[in-house]
Amino acid sequence: MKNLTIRNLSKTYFDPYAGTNVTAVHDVSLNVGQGEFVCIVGPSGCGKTTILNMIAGFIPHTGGEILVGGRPVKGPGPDRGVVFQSFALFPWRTVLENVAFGPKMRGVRKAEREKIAHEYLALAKLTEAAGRYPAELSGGMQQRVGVVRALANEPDVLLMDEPFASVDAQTRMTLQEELTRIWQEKRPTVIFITHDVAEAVFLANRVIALSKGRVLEEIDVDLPRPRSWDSLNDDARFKELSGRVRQLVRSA
Ligand SMILES: Nc1ncnc2c1ncn2[C@@H]1O[C@H](COP(=O)(O)OP(=O)(O)OP(=O)(O)O)[C@@H](O)[C@H]1O
Repeated sequence: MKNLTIRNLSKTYFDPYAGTNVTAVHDVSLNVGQGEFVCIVGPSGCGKTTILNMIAGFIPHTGGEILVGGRPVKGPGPDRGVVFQSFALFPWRTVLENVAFGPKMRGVRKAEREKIAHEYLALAKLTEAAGRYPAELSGGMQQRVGVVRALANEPDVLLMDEPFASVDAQTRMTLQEELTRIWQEKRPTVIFITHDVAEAVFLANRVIALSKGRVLEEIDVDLPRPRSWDSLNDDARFKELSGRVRQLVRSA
């Protein structure tokens, strides 16, 4: 796992309908240390997905630089794993094969990659589902597979774009608790995008509040871990931090 450095990042799109340029990201700088969990939060259209897609190397940036472990990002690569809102699993592969896919692409031999996949599936309490196909799983389970599939590839940075947005509220809370537990165990470097303030504060070590493509403020989240909704729901510090972030986002 390596650190991520973003310096003066910007992105301008050409809007063919208006015939003008739209600056979606302005001069964003960010340092994410190895093993940190950073959430980027902000209202719809503030540039969250654009930032994530540039870090992933899916779209080029128009200004500034992105470095992973000191190396500039020039396109997608296995050093960055991505988890999307839509689960994007391979429907024709079993859960085990989905999770073993990354190691397979890295040339890891079958017995070894299946061992890795079983370890990650156990971490996400998915051992029983190893032989099933994605269509045979609930949405929450599919998203759990998506998360461990990305982790099994052991990326330097794990990029998550509203991964829990399409599951019901109860499942979402369970997934959030599980993600914090898995993160504590494996300590990947995570950039997690969301517009849900409580989710951001619950998960992160640091929350970046974004508005109109600019960083408004960075808020350190000093809540103890492990985190659970039962203990944080009525926690004064959780409420205080969420209130602060909510205020920033609303003023955005
Ligand atoms: N391919 C594109 N072409 C032109 N403009 C775009 C393109 N993609 C995004 N934009 C514009 O860039 C801005 C930021 O969009 P982006 O999707 O990054 O925001 P977001 O914060 O992720 O929003 P949401 O939470 O709704 O997904 C918006 O004004 C959007 O309309």
